[in-house]
Amino acid sequence: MNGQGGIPVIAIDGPSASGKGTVAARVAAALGFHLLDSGALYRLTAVAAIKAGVALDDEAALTQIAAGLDVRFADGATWLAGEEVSDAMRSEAASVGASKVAVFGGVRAALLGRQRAFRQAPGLVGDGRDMGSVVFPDAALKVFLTASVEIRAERRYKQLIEKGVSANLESLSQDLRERDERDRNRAHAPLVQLPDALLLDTSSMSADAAVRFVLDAWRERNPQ
Ligand SMILES: Nc1ncnc2c1ncn2[C@@H]1O[C@H](COP(=O)(O)OP(=O)(O)O)[C@@H](O)[C@H]1O
Ligand SMILES: Nc1ccn([C@H]2C[C@H](O)[C@@H](COP(=O)(O)OP(=O)(O)O)O2)c(=O)n1
Repeated sequence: MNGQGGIPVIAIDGPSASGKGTVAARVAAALGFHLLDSGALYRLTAVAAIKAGVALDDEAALTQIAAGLDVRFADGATWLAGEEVSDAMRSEAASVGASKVAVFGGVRAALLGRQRAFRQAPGLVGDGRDMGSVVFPDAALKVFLTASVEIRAERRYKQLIEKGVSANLESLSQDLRERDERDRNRAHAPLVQLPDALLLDTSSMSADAAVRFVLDAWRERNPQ
């Protein structure tokens, strides 16, 4: 039922700034599961391409970059070919770039094995756009996490300001809409609300309540 050696996966998919990363990290910590931030791999592909001067519409070159990513995640920091990119990969340029490189089937295929390798005992929580549809279609629990576009833009704005990064609500909101549009309408692994996913709209729900919702759904399916 849980596939691959019976190692369970909780798949959390949804649009940008809906709270996927926050909820996934807290659910993983509560259950002692591993965590896969799949968006990080698309962000790193974009950052590596920009550094190498590769155009973000050159599928063949981007696929090569994705296949050869030299990444190290350690102590909450991320290193790309020996250089720390923790801040660079969270920039607005990397967010938009990630969404652009993610449209290509070659790039997605190159990152597939790396994502599936995160599936290790006792379990995995993965967040992204295609966790439940493509990467872990046999996930034991699938959640579609969302919130209104206005609320999501405000959350991202607050998050950036708190980090000391200057931001403009109008342009953030515009970027977010364009990214959603691209992520939902691409040919390969678009963001969709799967029929077997639980809908979790956090527009007027705290992060604590969202975490409780996912943990309750998990425990209902896996009574100890
Ligand atoms: N339910 C919620 N209510 C209020 N703020 C939230 C909620 N979920 C997440 N946040 C905040 O919104 C911001 C974006 O969340 P994040 O987890 O980075 O989203 P995503 O991974 O979907 O882009 C963070 O600052 C986070 O603390
Ligand atoms: N599983 C995934 C994860 C991310 N992506 C792409 C599409 C997204 O716009 C970018 C960035 O994703 P990420 O989850 O890091 O972005 P947000 O935190 O939701 O703003 O990568 C994808 O295509 N498939």
